[in-house]
Amino acid sequence: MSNSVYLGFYFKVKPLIPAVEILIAELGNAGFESFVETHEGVTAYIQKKEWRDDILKAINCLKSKEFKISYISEEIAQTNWNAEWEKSFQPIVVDNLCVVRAPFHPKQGSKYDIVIEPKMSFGTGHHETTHMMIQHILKNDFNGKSVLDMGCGTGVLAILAEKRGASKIDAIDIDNWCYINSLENAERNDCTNISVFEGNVSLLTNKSYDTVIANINRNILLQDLEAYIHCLKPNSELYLSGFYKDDIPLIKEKCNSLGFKHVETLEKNHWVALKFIN
Ligand SMILES: C[S@@+](CC[C@H](N)C(=O)[O-])C[C@H]1O[C@@H](n2cnc3c(N)ncnc32)[C@H](O)[C@@H]1O
Repeated sequence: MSNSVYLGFYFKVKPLIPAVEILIAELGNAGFESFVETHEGVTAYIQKKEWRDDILKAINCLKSKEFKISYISEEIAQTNWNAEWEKSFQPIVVDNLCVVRAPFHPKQGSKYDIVIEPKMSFGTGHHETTHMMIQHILKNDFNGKSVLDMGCGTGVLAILAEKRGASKIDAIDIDNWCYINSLENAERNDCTNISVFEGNVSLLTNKSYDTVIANINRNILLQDLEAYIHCLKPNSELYLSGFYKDDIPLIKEKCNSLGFKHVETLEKNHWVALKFIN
């Protein structure tokens, strides 16, 4: 397991809505990778090796007169993070069909039971975008499909895709922690159809899929959509999340220009998860 050291930033935010959501989006684009919303604001984590002194200067909402945002930061040892997570993590139930739980939670007898030890990876089902992507996977046909899970995080979506019948899944993440964590979680859930890779779109040459799922963020999606769509077959499906309702026109325009039509939107707390087909 990686020995990455993280920096934790404890933001106090007023008013919470909409400032927390804007702050999370901006921090996410700047390289922060995990967020825990608190009753005062949000705690955000970034790998120490990703930190630069000018990162917060680029976060516009910290300068906004509309919001009052203060913060303190500290270095987080990996072991502390795990202990924190164990204390606060509750099982997530999606549409009474799928439970995402930690190894130390008892089994609940749900149709799809997913055991995840996320450590520092995003994807416990607690975030709106993961929750909605799980909903898309639950209500669409994955049987016998070849699937790409881009930005796999903990691997939770790839694992559910296999449980829903996908025959071959490539799960890719740019982050080494996520790569290792997805490998561990795939094994923990007895998945045999998932291959995990560390990297980005450059891994997609000569690949071909029936379905692509990508929960990343607006900017990466806009940048990489062409490469995802390039490896989708005719009559395929594309599920995208990691962005806000306000970003729908941009994402739609890009997908339309690449021959994909928007057919469904799920929305939760201003976050959205869209379905496209060709
Ligand atoms: C919002 S998380 C989603 C995780 C998981 N799929 C879920 O739905 O909970 C986005 C993930 O994308 C990864 N990522 C960011 N940029 C990427 C890129 N260019 N290519 C592949 N993965 C990327 C991050 O490391 C992170 O694990």
